[in-house]
Amino acid sequence: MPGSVPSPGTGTGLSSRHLARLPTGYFGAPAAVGTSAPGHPRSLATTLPPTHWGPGQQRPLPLMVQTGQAVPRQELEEQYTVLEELGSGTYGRVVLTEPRDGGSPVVLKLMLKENTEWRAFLREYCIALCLSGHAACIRALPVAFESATHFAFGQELAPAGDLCTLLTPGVREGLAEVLVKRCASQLAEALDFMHSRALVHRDVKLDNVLLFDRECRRVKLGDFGLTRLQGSAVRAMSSTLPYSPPELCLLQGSDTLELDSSLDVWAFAVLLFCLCTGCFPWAVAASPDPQFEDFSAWQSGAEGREAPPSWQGFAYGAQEMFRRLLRLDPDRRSPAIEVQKYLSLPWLTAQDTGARLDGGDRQEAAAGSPQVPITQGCAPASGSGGSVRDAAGAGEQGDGSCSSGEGVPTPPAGTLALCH
Ligand SMILES: Nc1ncnc2c1ncn2[C@@H]1O[C@H](COP(=O)(O)OP(=O)(O)OP(=O)(O)O)[C@@H](O)[C@H]1O
Repeated sequence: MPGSVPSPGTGTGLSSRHLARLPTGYFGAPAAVGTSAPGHPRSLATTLPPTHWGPGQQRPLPLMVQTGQAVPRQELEEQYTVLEELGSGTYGRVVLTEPRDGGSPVVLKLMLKENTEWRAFLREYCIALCLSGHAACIRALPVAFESATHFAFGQELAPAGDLCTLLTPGVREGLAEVLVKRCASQLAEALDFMHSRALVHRDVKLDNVLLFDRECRRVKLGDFGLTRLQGSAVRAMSSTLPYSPPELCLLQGSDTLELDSSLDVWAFAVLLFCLCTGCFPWAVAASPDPQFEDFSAWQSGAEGREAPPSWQGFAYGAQEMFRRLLRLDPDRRSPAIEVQKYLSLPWLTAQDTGARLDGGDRQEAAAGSPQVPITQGCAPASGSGGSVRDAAGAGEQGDGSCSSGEGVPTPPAGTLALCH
């Protein structure tokens, strides 16, 4: 296959032997890697000086060095026909392609070199390869290359798009409970897998959950571009604002936070709320956002206190689940996998479920709801909810795997930059 990372025996290849050298408990079980055409492609080791890693950068992990040496230089159009653009994001595009020399279609994540450092590309690719062993993590393929303008790596195709495509922008209506629970169960497993290997995804959101069918029987977590080791120092990012926990929203300027899996748990709960209601629970988890202030008062208040309006459509068990996942104190937040305990309980009240079936009434009832509707591109409607502060600063530092300010563009100040 064109651009395949070469297999063992070529002297330059990424192999399961290389992957197996990773300490277990770091990235987890080695991913299975396929074979490729003999003699192809040429090794970057012969073309890249050691300075390719950039001045002052920390020593890369052995897996990244070995993988980097096996990434060939080639042009997209020479090897692939682009069939369709599947999505685009901060760093580039995701396209469905067909290898010109035959073979099955391949999804390529193309990352613009002007926005992406070599090291950031390799880190995302290596993490994706290592997580590929889990059924609920999108599978990376042993296909990667560098062109004049892009870095690229291959992924399996998620034929039904992402979770955003199941929600209608501006319509305050969520998915049927059974679909939400299917997503919840599979995503909880994916997060549990990552967290047990000390990895924090950091970008859990509707756009990053990929679908293999529109009934959500098979969904997978994707986009490991922001994934870092637990304990890394990270700054707030405005691009993840609606999903960011209060401890991250509170950071000022160049303040950093020690990365913990509880950050993903908060984002996961926000995502589940979105799926259930078609709305974000708040625009930002900080004062003076009124929905967040109501929620905080409920969280901090006595047991049995009435839920704020946005939370009243949930049955008691689901309210309890959300309160445990959305503890204001990150140390008291439940692990993601705890969601599984609530799957057998009803999540939505009978009234809410009924409205979901007959559609229109719920729209009217919800019109006066204080929730923050989702707009095109799965962002919260700007201007809804409380004032939105730009949690500027997208770098990270001291995490043992990256250096500050590395290849992470900052969205424009003051925006909720979730739209693609
Ligand atoms: N394997 C895939 N199969 C089908 N569609 C995909 C696949 N991977 C990504 N996409 C689509 O492309 C979009 C962007 O992908 P991805 O999140 O990996 O890019 P990104 O540049 O990192 O985005 P972001 O800026 O949101 O972090 C996804 O939201 C999804 O719609």
